[in-house]
Amino acid sequence: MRQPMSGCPFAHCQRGNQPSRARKLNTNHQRHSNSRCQKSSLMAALPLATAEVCDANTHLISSGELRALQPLFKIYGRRQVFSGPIVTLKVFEDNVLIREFLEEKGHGRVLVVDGGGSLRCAILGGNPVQQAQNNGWAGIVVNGCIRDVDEINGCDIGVRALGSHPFKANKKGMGEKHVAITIAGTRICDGEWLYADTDGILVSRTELTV
Ligand SMILES: O=C([O-])CC(=O)C(=O)O
Ligand SMILES: [Mg+2]
Repeated sequence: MRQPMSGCPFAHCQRGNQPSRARKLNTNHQRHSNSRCQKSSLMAALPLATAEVCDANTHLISSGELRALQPLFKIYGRRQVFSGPIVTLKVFEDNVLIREFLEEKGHGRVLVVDGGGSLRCAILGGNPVQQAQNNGWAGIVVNGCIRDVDEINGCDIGVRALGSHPFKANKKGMGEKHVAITIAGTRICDGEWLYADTDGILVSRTELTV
């Protein structure tokens, strides 16, 4: 039976193993014209235009291999176009595990945090975003709030969040790493690929290549 578009029909979701296949795109799109993106994408996935990707890959959208997040996120950080393999994290009003991840080397990955959509405090602040930039993370997507917006907007990294809030989060260290999450109507698995630009955010089961 066909899975819904927002579903994640893949077995690796449950097992958490990394998809290895790269999907060749049916598109003539070349590299993004923003030169800063080209320089900063050396270690990461190619910056693809999300609208072109969708137009050229309706079959992947139909099969659920390519999904778009509902447009709930605000754009922060200097990199408006970013992409990379996804690391998932589920927390609620607690930011210890987010900081732990961003202290690691990023290797062009994108941290996707399901913060339960809480609008009651910020689970990401300026310090870990600075660290993420220095550690080579491509981006951070937060289903929740951030703070230190001016500081974050100065960082060479892509950040998406529902909004900003001045309250800090708890520091108990509660949460789950590398689990399947559902945010903005879309199920997302650790090891899938994320492509973000000013039109929106796509999640693909496999790496998309031009
Ligand atoms: O302290 C916090 O919880 C969040 C914050 O502002 C930061 O990390 O910069
Ligand atoms: Mg701060």
